[in-house]
Amino acid sequence: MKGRFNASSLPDYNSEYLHHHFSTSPSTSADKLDSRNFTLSGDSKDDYNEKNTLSRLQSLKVNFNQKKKEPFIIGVAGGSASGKTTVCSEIEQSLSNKRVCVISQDSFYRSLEEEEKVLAQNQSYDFDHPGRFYHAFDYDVFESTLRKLKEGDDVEIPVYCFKTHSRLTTTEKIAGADVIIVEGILIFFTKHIRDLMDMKIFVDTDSDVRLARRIRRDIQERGRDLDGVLTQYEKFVKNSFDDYIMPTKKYADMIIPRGGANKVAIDLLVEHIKSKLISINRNANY
Ligand SMILES: Nc1ncnc2c1ncn2[C@@H]1O[C@H](COP(=O)(O)OP(=O)(O)O)[C@@H](O)[C@H]1O
Ligand SMILES: Nc1ccn([C@@H]2O[C@H](COP(=O)(O)O)[C@@H](O)[C@H]2O)c(=O)n1
Repeated sequence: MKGRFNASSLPDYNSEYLHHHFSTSPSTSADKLDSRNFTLSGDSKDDYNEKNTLSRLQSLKVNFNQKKKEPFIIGVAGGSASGKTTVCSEIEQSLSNKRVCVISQDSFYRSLEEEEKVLAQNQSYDFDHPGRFYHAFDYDVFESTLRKLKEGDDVEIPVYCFKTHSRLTTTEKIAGADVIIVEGILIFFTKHIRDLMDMKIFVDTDSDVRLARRIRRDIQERGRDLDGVLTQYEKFVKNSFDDYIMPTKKYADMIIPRGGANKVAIDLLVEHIKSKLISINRNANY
């Protein structure tokens, strides 16, 4: 039987498997190839020589060794203005490694249509509901981006503007990270998104503190006024926290009370992440 023998036609064996099964005994190599109905491209079963086989297997082994490493994905959830972004940048700085990047679920808010923008300006658009009925978030792009990152692929992250409720035309490229930190209010809500994460953290900050921080931030940075922030909070933000965000706390592996101010919790968390990275052999620069 003739066929093409390449890495993609093999099951996902690692290089140790190839080394163990193919590099010690040429006769074993032939048996293994034969038993899985593989022959080398262009060679008949009778005339392929063992030397040639071994050298091809050797290069196959190199290809397997170069297979892209899956990054370690850490999810950071919590209410709006709980300190998720602050916690993420603390972790990022503590790992002091260029190959750590942070992405926010906020980047995956959809650009609103003109009539939806009018609703948003009147605090009548719900940005906090997880359901697809409101489809404030572009869940499909969010999920496919996480899946690509998980596979070690490069991605383009949208850049979102809270003042205009729309995406900018520019995107931000993320390439080759060892650790990806994903933060957002609803990142633990959907099981198949949650399951992409290797570690889940919930930032648990008192609701008064969150509201005070949100008022200050939204006025200073997101182009809002006091009355608008309070109305939106009362109509949507508080309900969503109680009904959809707080219930996802149970999925967290670790809870950080008070957010970025909690240096003890962040130090413990960073030590834990470092030991995890060492145990899964991503210790190169730690
Ligand atoms: N420990 C803190 N003390 C004072 N202000 C804080 C603290 N942590 C965060 N903030 C401020 O609160 C706002 C929300 O924090 P952020 O980390 O962006 O929260 P989130 O990402 O959960 O919305 C920001 O303006 C930030 O500067
Ligand atoms: N155009 C938008 C989009 C979102 N929001 C609010 O942002 C909050 C989530 O962001 P955090 O950084 O605070 O986690 C969410 O509660 C939305 O209400 C908005 O106001 N306008």
